[in-house]
Amino acid sequence: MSPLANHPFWKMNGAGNEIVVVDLRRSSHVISAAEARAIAGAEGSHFDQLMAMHAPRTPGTETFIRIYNTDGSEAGACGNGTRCVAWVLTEGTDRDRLLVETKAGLLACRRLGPASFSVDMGEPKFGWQDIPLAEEFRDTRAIELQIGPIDAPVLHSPSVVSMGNPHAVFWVDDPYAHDLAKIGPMLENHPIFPDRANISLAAVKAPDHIILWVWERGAGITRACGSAACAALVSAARTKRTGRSATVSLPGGDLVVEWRDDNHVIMSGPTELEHAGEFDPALFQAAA
Ligand SMILES: N[C@H](CCC[C@H](N)C(=O)O)C(=O)O
Repeated sequence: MSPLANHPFWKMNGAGNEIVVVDLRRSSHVISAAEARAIAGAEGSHFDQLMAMHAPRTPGTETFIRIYNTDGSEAGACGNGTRCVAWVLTEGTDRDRLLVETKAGLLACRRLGPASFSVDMGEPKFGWQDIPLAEEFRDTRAIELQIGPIDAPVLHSPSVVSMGNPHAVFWVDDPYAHDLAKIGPMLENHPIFPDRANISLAAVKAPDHIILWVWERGAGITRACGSAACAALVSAARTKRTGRSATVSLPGGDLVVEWRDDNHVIMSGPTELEHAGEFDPALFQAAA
């Protein structure tokens, strides 16, 4: 019988980003891609990201988190999911600070209110090998998505950055004027991104306000993506489109992102517990 059979989970969301949190700190089980897909496919435990809390690897941290996308692939970062983990670990306690670890590094979390948290998402990386890109952009139009006339690509010249995971941010007048369900997978799998990428459409409305719509690597369109919000703010500030802090409005809600002078990116936003449940053992019969 799978150790996940009847295992409790929390179904949450962070600004609408669908998150399932599982506590495996007392277990040696590592969720497989097939198990993650089975959980994502089940009613009541659908997620954009599954956050599996494992025993800590680094002194001073609370947990090592494995992050799974809907397709079973693993991600280095998930801002909205990290806030949900912080809720699980601090709810009912008087603690308001904690340190967690993901494949991309250590993340300091702070409780700002009953269901509001900030996460220090660390430092952005801009080097092409760090994102990674297949090769350095030789000209700024290295990525063009050609759907319309040959001399008028619908999207081109994204900002690219790693927030612990790869992001490309395309600047547009109105994100919702584009067919993201069609162009998202084409760009996610563009050969310039050897590890694929999270694809954002961003509109700068004011020096402190960005509208963002995200096609997530391995998960598709989501109602919010915290690391993409960080990627958008950092890219906007770097190209003088905004200042160093902004509200990022996504379909599921607002996140506030600040790129501090010490180069760390702080993302703040809500968490919501939808329900607690237990995994149906039948889910794992084929997926073991
Ligand atoms: N929703 C997450 C990001 C998931 C990124 C994932 N799709 C990847 O493969 O990098 C967030 O709030 O940051």
